Amino acid sequence: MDVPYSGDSHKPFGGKTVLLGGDFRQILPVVPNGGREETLSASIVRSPLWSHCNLLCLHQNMRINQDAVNETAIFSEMTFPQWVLAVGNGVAPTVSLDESPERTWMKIPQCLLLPQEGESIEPVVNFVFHGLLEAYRSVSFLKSRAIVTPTNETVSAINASILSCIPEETKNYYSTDSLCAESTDNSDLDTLYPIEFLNSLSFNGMPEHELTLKLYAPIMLLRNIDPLAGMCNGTRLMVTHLGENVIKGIILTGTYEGTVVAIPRIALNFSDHKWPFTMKRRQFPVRLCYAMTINKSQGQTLEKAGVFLPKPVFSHGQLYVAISRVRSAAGLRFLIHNDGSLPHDCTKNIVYTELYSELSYPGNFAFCLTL
Ligand SMILES: Nc1ncnc2c1ncn2[C@@H]1O[C@H](COP(=O)(O)OP(=O)(O)OP(=O)(O)O)[C@@H](O)[C@H]1O
Repeated sequence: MDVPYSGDSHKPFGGKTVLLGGDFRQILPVVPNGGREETLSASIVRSPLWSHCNLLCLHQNMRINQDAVNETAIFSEMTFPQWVLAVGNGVAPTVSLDESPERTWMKIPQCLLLPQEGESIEPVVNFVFHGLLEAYRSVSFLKSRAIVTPTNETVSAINASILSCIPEETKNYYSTDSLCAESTDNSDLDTLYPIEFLNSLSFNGMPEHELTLKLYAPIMLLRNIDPLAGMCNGTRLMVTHLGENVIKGIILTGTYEGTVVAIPRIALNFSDHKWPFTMKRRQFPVRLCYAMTINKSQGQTLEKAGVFLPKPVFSHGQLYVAISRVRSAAGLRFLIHNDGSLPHDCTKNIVYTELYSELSYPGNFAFCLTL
């Protein structure tokens, strides 16, 4: 579009109309180590492009089962779809539980709660994966369910626990880790950070050093490997072959559902402000996904979702994303393990409502950049 004197070259996107889509109730762009202000500043609402946008509001929730719209109220006179929206808009009734002036705690409807059994994760595993031992090889069983939880640490523990119940042979894949040549001007780094130390590191979005898999386990891709073949970051597959140099899996959802694809080991670079180096890890870019983080569940549609909250959510939109993965209240249950004397039917809902005050409508949009 950069044609001199066309009159449009100075405009954003060269004057082309661009259609974008999003939902401000969901998780905002993740700013590493960023607080509320930094996260809000990274939103498109604060971009200079925003003043060029025309908003086209989307009003109908297509995921929700239309029967659920007419179901009886589950809580405070609200039906399930109304409650999901109230949580997303930050207007669901709150309760005061701690010293904080912000009223972020809310009660979860009784009918969505699983009974708490000490520190055990069994109630949520039994709800989501009921009948696992008979159905663990079934694509339709695996594609329609998952446990969602705020942190990667909890995800790993749940995945390891469920995998240990699967009656198939275990296969371990170990990554090859090294320091990137460009980041090792200082020759002491090799001595300071030996391979064993690199092996122990885990960064967001990085496959684990020790990847333990079994046949028929559900896995999620952590990188865009071949988007044209449906192999994108977040694609879920069921393992069908565990070779020495290649893993094969059948794609569980989307346009390429049912296609068998091969996943190679790839070298990925990682850096963090905590460490004075960039690290290279060669590993299969996958992780188990019986459980996934709430952030990773964004975009997934599930028939059954178990929301496990050993600690409350910590960022805008996480609770809304967790509860809006399902088609009806029957597919959603919570297991809450709060600290100390806090009740197990309450959790935090974090919504940066100031973002909504910059919009005329808080919900789903298509942003039409008309110039
Ligand atoms: N036009 C449609 N007709 C019928 N069902 C639809 C339609 N569009 C979407 N759906 C249903 O809604 C589900 C969610 O759709 P989709 O994943 O495209 O939404 P989304 O906006 O990306 O959701 P989210 O951002 O919450 O993940 C789909 O799995 C599908 O079942």
